Amino acid sequence: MKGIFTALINSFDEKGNINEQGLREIVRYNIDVSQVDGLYVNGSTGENFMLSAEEKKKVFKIVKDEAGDEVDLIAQVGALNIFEAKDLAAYVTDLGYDALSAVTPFYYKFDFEEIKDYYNSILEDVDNQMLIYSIPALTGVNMDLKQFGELFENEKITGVKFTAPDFFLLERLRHAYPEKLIFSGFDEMLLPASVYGIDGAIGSTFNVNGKRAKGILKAVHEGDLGEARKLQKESNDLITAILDNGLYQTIKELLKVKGVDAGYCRKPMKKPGDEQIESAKEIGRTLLD
Ligand SMILES: CC(=O)N[C@H](C=O)[C@@H](O)[C@H](O)[C@H](O)CO
Ligand SMILES: CC(=O)C(=O)O
Repeated sequence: MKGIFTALINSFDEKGNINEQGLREIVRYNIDVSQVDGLYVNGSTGENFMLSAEEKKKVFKIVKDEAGDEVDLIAQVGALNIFEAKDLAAYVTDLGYDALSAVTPFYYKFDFEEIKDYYNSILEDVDNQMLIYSIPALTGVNMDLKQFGELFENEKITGVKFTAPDFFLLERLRHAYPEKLIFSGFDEMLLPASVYGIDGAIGSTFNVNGKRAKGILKAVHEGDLGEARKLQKESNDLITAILDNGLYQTIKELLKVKGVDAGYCRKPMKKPGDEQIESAKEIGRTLLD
């Protein structure tokens, strides 16, 4: 498993219900047009933490049904309800997902022993591999090199989705665990992460910018830093504009311009206003290829 994985956006109708046809179109766009290497399903970008367990299953099923075996599929199953996380892990494994991922448990200030027990419990009854989903900015959970090492002692934990602007730790992890998979998580820092020898990247903006992201990885592998910097600069012009205009709403509006029924976000996320939609269209005209 390697390369560019889209953190899949979800599609809801105006009432907030999952829009199955829209979700299928998002999957197709990523596979057919962006030609990404894989999809990361029900992550932050999929608005996972606002879904019921039944809705998460529905999303997992639709995406697998649409994508089949065309690309690698990673299922984010992390949940504070450990029974739910275990049930989802079993469910997606039966569906044929290539890997699990689980966000570090958040909200309560779990200590490291508790975090370790969470991962080992999710994995105890399931025959699948797991990528730890580390995103300290959203969870408040920071782990050091030694703690990652302790988690990696479980052989089913084959890697990490590393969403932190900490290149010191990234380099130490890469050096210490050459056999583990490291996926970087900040799209705007893909180039520097690539230089440290990541296996790939998982990100929200790849829903619309997958091709450039693939180009950055390729250029770095070929040692063409000039090309990599050009593509990262173009990507960051786009990412800056997306972040300024509202991350998920803008990605959805950009997909709509491409003919994909990406729908709306679920409350409490806002519906985009007219001005926001106009700016998204302008971003599409000027910063997307
Ligand atoms: C919090 C969040 O959504 N993180 C994503 C993945 O980890 C990234 O893809 C960012 O959305 C992206 O880099 C924009 O900052
Ligand atoms: C953004 C991201 O990586 C996620 O959807 O979890």
